Amino acid sequence: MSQTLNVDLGLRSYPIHIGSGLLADPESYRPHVRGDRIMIVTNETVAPLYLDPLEQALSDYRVSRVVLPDGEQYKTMEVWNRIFDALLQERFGRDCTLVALGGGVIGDMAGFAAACYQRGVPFIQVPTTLLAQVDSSVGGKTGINHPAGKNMIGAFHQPLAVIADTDTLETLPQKELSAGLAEVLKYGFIRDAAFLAWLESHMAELLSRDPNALSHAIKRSCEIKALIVAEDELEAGQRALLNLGHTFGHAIEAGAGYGAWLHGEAVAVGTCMAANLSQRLGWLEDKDVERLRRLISCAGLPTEPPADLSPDQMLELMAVDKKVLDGKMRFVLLKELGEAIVTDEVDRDTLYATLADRRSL
Ligand SMILES: NC(=O)c1ccc[n+]([C@@H]2O[C@H](COP(=O)([O-])OP(=O)(O)OC[C@H]3O[C@@H](n4cnc5c(N)ncnc54)[C@H](O)[C@@H]3O)[C@@H](O)[C@H]2O)c1
Ligand SMILES: O=C(O)C(=O)C[C@@H](O)[C@H](O)[C@H](O)COP(=O)(O)O
Ligand SMILES: [Zn+2]
Repeated sequence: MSQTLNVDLGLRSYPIHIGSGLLADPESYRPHVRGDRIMIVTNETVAPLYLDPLEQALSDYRVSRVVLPDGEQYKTMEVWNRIFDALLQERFGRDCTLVALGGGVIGDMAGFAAACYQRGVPFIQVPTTLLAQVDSSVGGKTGINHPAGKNMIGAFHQPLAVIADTDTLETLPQKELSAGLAEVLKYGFIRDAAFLAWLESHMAELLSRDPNALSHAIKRSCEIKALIVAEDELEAGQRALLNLGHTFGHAIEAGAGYGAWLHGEAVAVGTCMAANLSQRLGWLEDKDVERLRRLISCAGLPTEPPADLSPDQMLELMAVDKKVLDGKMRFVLLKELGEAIVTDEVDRDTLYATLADRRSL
């Protein structure tokens, strides 16, 4: 059983196919592939698991592959450049399709390579982590990290299609499943109190990978993301809500050294910090913050920032956030659980108090 959603972006609209058995099915790709050459971009962990069935499914085309090292610490200009080395070495022209096979790191790097190669070629996302299936494969944000900040170099480049095979989640380490749940919870916190309540009552099923529970969580997450992206593709306004927890989270990832924290873990802590700040501003009640923290913790995620990152270090790292406008930081905060806003009205003392509060409560 599979289901299809649509990301409505006029001529650049595309489907998100979600279901079991999609990765190895040639019909998943046939309507979307452009040209007769395909470059699969994947990594050393995912390749032994899923490269063979994908290549089988694409056997009508001339398929090449580039296998990158695995980890956030490799989401760099140097490693990204290897995609171009492979494309050029094999004389790829513009009549080709890139296929990103893996989690968000591969999706972001392959998508950004597709945005740049010969000024832009098409690509397909085949996300294999929960996080990538609910978030990174949808919406066209692509890019790489810089030592000074996360995703600092990138482009908006929408895929031709997203093929999310839920069977791939069976091989995902438990920590990575939890990391994906951080972004799933995000959708509830920013837009959908009913979904949040559903997540609260189905957390055990999600953690034990019940296929029905996972399918529902992926579908609802993609529906919310697709709506927000269709409203504001280039993040001129409402799309920034998808950044809940990310101003703090990205600072943690960069400050601790890329790869030390999973993106989803850093976002989980960042979300607790955003809730802490929302409470200090008088928006969230204590019980809301406690509920948010309990949900994050029940998903197997951390709630406290690293002890060795001082408030001043965090502030410095947060100053390069992409939401900074006219030199002012902007935050995604919670008015209530299920409703987020973007604001620049946060005074330094209140922010500092949140950064200094190690419990994030
Ligand atoms: N573009 C966006 O909108 C967006 C949204 C959210 C996150 N991101 C980015 O995505 C990245 C995080 O993505 P992620 O959490 O998928 O991390 P990841 O890509 O590092 O994948 C997590 C780990 O799981 C492994 N893996 C992948 N699929 C597997 C499978 N089916 N079975 C076993 N192992 C598997 C990977 O090799 C890796 O070790 C970050 O760089 C983040 O900035 C981007
Ligand atoms: O799609 C978006 O928009 C998001 O913000 C989704 C985030 O989960 C994701 O981590 C994104 O890469 C962060 O974007 P950035 O612009 O802050 O780098
Ligand atoms: Zn994210």
